[in-house]
Amino acid sequence: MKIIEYADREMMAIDVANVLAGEIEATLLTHDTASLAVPGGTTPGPVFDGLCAADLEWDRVHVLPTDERCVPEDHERSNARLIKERLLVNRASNARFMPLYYPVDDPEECRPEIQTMLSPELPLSVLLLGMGDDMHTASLFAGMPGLDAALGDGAPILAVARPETQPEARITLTARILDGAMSKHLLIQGQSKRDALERARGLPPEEAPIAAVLDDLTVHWAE
Ligand SMILES: O=C(O)[C@H](O)[C@@H](O)[C@H](O)[C@H](O)COP(=O)(O)O
Repeated sequence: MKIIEYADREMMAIDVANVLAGEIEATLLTHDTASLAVPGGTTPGPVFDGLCAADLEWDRVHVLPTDERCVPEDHERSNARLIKERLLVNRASNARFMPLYYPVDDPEECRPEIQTMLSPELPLSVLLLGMGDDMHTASLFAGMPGLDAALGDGAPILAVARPETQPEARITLTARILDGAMSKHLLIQGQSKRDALERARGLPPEEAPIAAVLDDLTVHWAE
């Protein structure tokens, strides 16, 4: 794991957008398409604002969430909504979006179909993760039902998550998919998340899910 510290959050957003754009461009030199998985939440927006303007062959880029809240796409908590509003605009509007969730009663209903759609995108070309103060990443939360299966080497591509701390069910890429990405980045800001990351380095993934993806991870951090 490598940690890059930035003077401020604005500099971090600009630099991370450039790094991701460079890695996508490099992927497209040797592959027909590139897959980019990005988090939801409140941190990545400024990175999306920079990345969406990158001069790339976006029509060859497939963008997906690392996880999705099981809410309609027009809901304020939808990651698809965030990604479409902040990333898939400007030049990046030509990218293909790959949703993890369709509005069905039980997210398990759409999981097989979405896994089939995602399979050709693996391994992920470029992954950007977020992390909570509780050391969760994507929607892999310590203590959630089914976490062990979602952390396992034999895990499916997707898992339905029902974390007690969250207001809605989630669909998440599993640890093996996240960890298997060709390039892995974590975007965190604030001292509490920096402290949480240090704690996670000494804990098993069952207690700190971010620990499942620390190998070869580049951490981008600003106060
Ligand atoms: O759907 C989500 O919420 C994200 O994928 C999640 O894993 C997020 O990255 C962390 O919860 C950090 O969220 P903040 O950036 O809001 O702190």
